[in-house]
Amino acid sequence: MSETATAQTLNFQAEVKQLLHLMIHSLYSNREIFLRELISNASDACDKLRFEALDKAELFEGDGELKIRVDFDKDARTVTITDNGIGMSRDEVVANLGTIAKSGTREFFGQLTGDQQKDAHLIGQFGVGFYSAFIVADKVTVHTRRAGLPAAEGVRWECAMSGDTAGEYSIEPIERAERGTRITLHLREGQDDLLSSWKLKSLISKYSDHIVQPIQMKKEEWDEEKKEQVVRDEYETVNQASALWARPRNEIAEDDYKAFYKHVGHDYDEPLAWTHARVEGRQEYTQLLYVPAHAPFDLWDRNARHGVKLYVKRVFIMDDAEKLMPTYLRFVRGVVDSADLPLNVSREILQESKDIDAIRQGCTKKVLALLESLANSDEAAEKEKYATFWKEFGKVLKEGVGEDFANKEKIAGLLRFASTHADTPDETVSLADYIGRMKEGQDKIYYVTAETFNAARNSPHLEVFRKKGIEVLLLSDRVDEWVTGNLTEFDGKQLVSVAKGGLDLGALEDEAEKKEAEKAADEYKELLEKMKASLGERVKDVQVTLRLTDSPACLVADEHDLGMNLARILKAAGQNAPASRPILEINPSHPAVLRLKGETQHFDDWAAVLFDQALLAEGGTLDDPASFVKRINQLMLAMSGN
Ligand SMILES: Nc1ncnc2c1ncn2[C@@H]1O[C@H](COP(=O)(O)OP(=O)(O)OP(=O)(O)O)[C@@H](O)[C@H]1O
Repeated sequence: MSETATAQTLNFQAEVKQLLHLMIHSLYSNREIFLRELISNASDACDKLRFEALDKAELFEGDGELKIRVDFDKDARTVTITDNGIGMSRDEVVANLGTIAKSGTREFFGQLTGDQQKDAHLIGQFGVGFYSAFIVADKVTVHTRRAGLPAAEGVRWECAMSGDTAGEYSIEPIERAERGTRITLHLREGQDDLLSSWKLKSLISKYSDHIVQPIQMKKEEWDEEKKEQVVRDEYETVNQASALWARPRNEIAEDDYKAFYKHVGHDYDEPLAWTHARVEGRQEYTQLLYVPAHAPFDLWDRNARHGVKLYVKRVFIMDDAEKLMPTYLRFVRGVVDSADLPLNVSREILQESKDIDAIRQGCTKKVLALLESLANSDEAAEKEKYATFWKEFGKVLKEGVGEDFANKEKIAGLLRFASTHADTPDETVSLADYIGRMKEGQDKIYYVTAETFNAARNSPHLEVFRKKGIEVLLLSDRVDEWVTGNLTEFDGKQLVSVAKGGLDLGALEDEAEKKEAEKAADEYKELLEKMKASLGERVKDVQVTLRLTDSPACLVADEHDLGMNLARILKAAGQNAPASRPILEINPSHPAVLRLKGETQHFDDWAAVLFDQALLAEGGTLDDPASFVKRINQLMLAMSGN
């Protein structure tokens, strides 16, 4: 007999056990969500069937009326959710109900703290799903058959908890005439309030009203003779059962939008904001797009699923339609429903489709406009939302500066930075704020990039800017190098790194300073040449600078060379960055530099130490730290006269 023809007991993947345990404990206070999650899965299963049946009508097996039913049995103490959707084969049952295939699973478990409230929030982010059944049930039985397979290929899956733990589940073949899935929850002690039409109906209208398929329950009527409510054999639809996005906006309550988001976004929390519009013209489509309130676990996984579902005339076509949103807006969730695309549109067609390009552009504009409206709002609550958005998704949005040429200026307007104005790591300064605070005579936007916020804030390159009270943006995300590489101008003002050679403060420098610089360059000519010879290959040049006030020296990149921070990032990423040597700039009024003028015996050591400390100060690492330490020690001893 084949392995699949008999009953088997299988072990859960370790993560499933952990998740089950956690879910029961952390989400108990919100136990009602189990129904929303199971109905949501049933609805997805119906959508999948409708789509697969587009070119394989026989999958309907003569029953094209997709629906979800919720029943309860007071005597058996069970609640049952049944759908006639796509169903699952044996292998699918094992893969879907015995493991967690999601990306980011390991990170998720690593972040758990044991604090129930925090963990509940995390589970919400991770996705609650099928396993939430165990919040209210101590035994769950699933009967399912995949559409198109013979009745003999039905599957029965069952898992019972002993105490709070479940280690294994059983799976066996069954004869099942109906396609689709039935999930039976054997309720835990104390959950009997769920065995009521009224209770279940109220949960459905609270959480699942927007589900497209009809959700049906048996009718309950007043029996005059018995003087009580009795359940009839006839079913009635208890939800609105219409596509929410297709309804006029003024007929949709805020709570409907939120409930729909939880379904479409697979999120446990509420969305941050949304935009809903019907677009007419060359392309006709409806979009309902949401910005989540927190980043999903797989935000940094570029292959992660994308959140926008594509429908054509209310028929679900596909999840994760990555072509509908640019990568830098991959956090957006929602629905696009096209009136023009053919129903048999495939991923391949989508790749090429001009219509899809137009829809993507339209959706991108809408999302950017939504973000702009939050960012520019006068209302504190909206502004707060934008701050939350930026904290969660700012790094992703930054990718757009280089990715979306057409919307570059718009995206740039949405960026927020830390700066020397507040000198804190909070990213709150927009480029427009910066420009509004520019000094008289200032025509450039200055920034510094470094590996960490502190390295940026304490960078010696900032000294002259601090002295003159000129604001500098402090950039310490890796993606900032990408931003500044692609954004050279905003609102007609050039963006300039303060760590590049040939710093020209233009009108911000006064005549006296310019003269002083020329004089110093003359005076130090000999020293500069001597240092250059001593440092050899390590530097491109040695120059006098007036940008330093406290530090003796700093390193800068030549105007057209790669910035030092970017060079380090590329090196760390294993990329072959073009080798460019830095320029060592020295502060002519610093005592260490003045001392060097008269130095003969230890000149090479002094020069090397100046170079190395300049490298350290801007976040670089030394090639040969041991020699640096040795030199410092020697110089200290020499100074103390030993
Ligand atoms: N009623 C159902 N009919 C068919 N397949 C189902 C059904 N319920 C669950 N599944 C399958 O089991 C998988 C796992 O479900 P689960 O609810 O745990 O996660 P999910 O829906 O993929 O994501 P999320 O955790 O965000 O809800 C689903 O992706 C689906 O393939």
